Amino acid sequence: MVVLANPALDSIPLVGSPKHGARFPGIPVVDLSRPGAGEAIVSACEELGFFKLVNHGIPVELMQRLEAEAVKFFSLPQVEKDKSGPANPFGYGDKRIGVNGDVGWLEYLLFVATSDPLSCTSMTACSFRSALSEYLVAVRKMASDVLRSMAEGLKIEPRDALSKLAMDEHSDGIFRLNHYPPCPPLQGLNRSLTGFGEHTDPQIISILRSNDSSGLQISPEDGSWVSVPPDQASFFINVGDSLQVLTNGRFRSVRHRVAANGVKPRVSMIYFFGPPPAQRIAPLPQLMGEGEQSKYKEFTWGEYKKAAYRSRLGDNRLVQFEK
Ligand SMILES: C=C1C[C@]23C[C@@]1(O)CC[C@H]2[C@@]12CC[C@H](O)[C@@](C)(C(=O)O1)[C@H]2[C@@H]3C(=O)O
Ligand SMILES: O=C(O)CCC(=O)C(=O)O
Ligand SMILES: [Fe+2]
Repeated sequence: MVVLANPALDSIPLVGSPKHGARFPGIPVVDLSRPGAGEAIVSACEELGFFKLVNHGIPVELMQRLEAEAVKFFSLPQVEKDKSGPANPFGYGDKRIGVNGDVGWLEYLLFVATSDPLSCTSMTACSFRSALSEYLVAVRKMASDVLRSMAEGLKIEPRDALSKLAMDEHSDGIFRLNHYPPCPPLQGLNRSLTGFGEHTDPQIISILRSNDSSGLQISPEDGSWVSVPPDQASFFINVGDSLQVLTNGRFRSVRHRVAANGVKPRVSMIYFFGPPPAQRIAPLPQLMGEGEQSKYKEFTWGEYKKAAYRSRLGDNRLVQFEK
């Protein structure tokens, strides 16, 4: 815990400037419209667990429309926003992340991505509803293309082996809108407030879009951090814990975090693609070499999620499921 001049910031940890070795070659960029996309996705997921997706077919206007609706919501008076909270886990949250004591310099809306996403909030605006539902439909279709392309790159059949886990009618999709206000200056400290503390995402993949404000950092290897230059027309995709297990550790579930920005507000929207609760999460047999053993104990997504929601944000959640 850090003691700062402003008591409101008292319990929010600080992050140092990212440092990484000279060897870091940059964030991989995958062009979804090109024939080699599958191989490029596979090598990015093996090396980093993270890549930027371009030529994805989703118009930037659709992203900007939802961003504008989110900004409208986050600009409401605090009493209005509080009517949609506290996040439990769904709804409006302010600085508290999850229920186990994590905090960050952000406010957010978290909801179920299927059925009626806004039912856990007090929001009635038609413009929000329609921007959100169009965005979710478009990202779902794109995620399905990415997962099919990934299966192609992995040379596994059937080609929907991965996409069907994320696209089933019972799949556990979550959507999150994060707003990081510009953070107050930290009196000569060469550090920033933590926007969202370091963690891995528990699901299969997460698809993130942000405005042109920096802050997202990923960890290419233990202890090193690199900044991800923002790009509001592209998506950033990360491998989650479940995909690491489905590939028996071949893909990396990437650790990432957000440092609060001192100048510009950051608005991000993330679709987390989880499988159905009863789905067994185990390495795909098509990916196992002869005599290869699973590195993980047997579990279902429901069991993993329950354990994840009892953990702190920065915990290594997979370690208790390793053999
Ligand atoms: C501290 C927590 C917040 C989180 C649930 C958890 O107990 C541990 C995992 C966290 C995380 C990280 C990725 C996503 O943002 C998220 C929605 C998820 O599925 O797992 C959050 C959870 C949350 O904010 O409720
Ligand atoms: O807001 C961001 O850019 C990333 C947030 C994140 O990693 C998360 O919500 O899980
Ligand atoms: Fe995350």
